[in-house]
Amino acid sequence: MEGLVSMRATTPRASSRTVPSVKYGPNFSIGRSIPATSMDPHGRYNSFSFTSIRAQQKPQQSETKEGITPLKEDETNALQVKEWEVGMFHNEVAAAQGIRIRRRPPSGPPLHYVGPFEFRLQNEGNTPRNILEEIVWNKDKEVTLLKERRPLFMLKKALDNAPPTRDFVGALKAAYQRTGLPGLIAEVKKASPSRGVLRENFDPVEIARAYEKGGAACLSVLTDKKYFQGSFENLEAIRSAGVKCPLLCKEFIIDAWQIYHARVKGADAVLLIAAVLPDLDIRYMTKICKLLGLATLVEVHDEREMDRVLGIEGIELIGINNRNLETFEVDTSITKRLLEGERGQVIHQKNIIVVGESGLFTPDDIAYVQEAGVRAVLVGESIVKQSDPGRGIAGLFGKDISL
Ligand SMILES: O=P(O)(O)OC[C@@H](O)[C@@H](O)c1c[nH]c2ccccc12
Repeated sequence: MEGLVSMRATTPRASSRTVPSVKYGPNFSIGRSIPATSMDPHGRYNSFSFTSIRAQQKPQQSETKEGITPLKEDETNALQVKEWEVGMFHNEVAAAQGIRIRRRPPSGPPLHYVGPFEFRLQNEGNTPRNILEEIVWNKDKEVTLLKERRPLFMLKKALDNAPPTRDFVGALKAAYQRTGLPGLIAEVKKASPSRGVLRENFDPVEIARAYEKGGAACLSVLTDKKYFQGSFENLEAIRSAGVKCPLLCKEFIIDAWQIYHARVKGADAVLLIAAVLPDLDIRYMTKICKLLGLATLVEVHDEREMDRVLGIEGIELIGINNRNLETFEVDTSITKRLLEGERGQVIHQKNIIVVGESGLFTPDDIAYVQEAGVRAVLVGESIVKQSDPGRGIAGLFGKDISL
């Protein structure tokens, strides 16, 4: 058993010197030949972070008015080699940045042998430690299957016919200017792991229309099925029902493929969660979003995550989630804490819009986070539970904000 375990542990390192024979295409795209993201079968970064490094090292060259200019093939290869020589493991990189959420062990729990029998042991390494980790591991499986069914090249083809995106950040700014209150991102949310089912009689399009009528600047649509009873069908239905508010695709993004998918399904913005994604991923994914015309809402929950995100160029929107996604604890004073002092100044200088997220129920809650410095809020439960969610918005703000 000893021998087996140590063999498993050393195999990936031994192969980390091997340069893959995979050819990457010359444009700024991902996952032509290997899956776009995060890990090879040994849990090591593959094309994903390689491309991140490429994006990071050549910003002056890669960004133009039109978008991202292709790198030459030989540069591509040189950087590819470099990354594979570094041979970092996702979980190691993440842990070095204080990220506690680990990625799913590559092929399910490791095998153990007892005599002639083979079985899988539940242990720290192969059991999710909290709900967020469980969601992420599940998402990993889900995305692997979806990608097989609809590989990136197909999504890219579908993009040729996609209508242009709507200006998510612009809509929030305009709402703030119009009302003097934080712009509202109203969430179309049927259920959550912490609160259970929020609304039995759930018609996503009807709710979206009511939100729009009630003065929401943007909408957030949960697309995770298993834990939030959401769906991409909901996103598509709202988009094609003529709702004008820009749409945030509320997903657990761990793979750049999901960003293309969200765009094809009608999203105008996506969520990136700093508790899940290392800096390189956030950098890289933000670039992809820019390329696709999507806004990025980068979500943080503590000082360390905020500082990491403030160190990344080009971030326009930061969400402060008052809910800890590992424990479900909600505390609105987190928004205040993270905006105090120097951090608040940096945010101001960079003209970043901060979104106060979760646990907001009353006009006092809105005033409290506005006072703390947010210019937008993301609200689900308190408004989706109302029989008329549009009227729920007036209740939340203490006045009609639709005029
Ligand atoms: O229903 P609430 O407490 O108003 O929260 C909305 C939104 O902030 C919450 O749904 C949320 C914030 N960040 C997330 C990340 C994943 C899933 C859900 C979320």
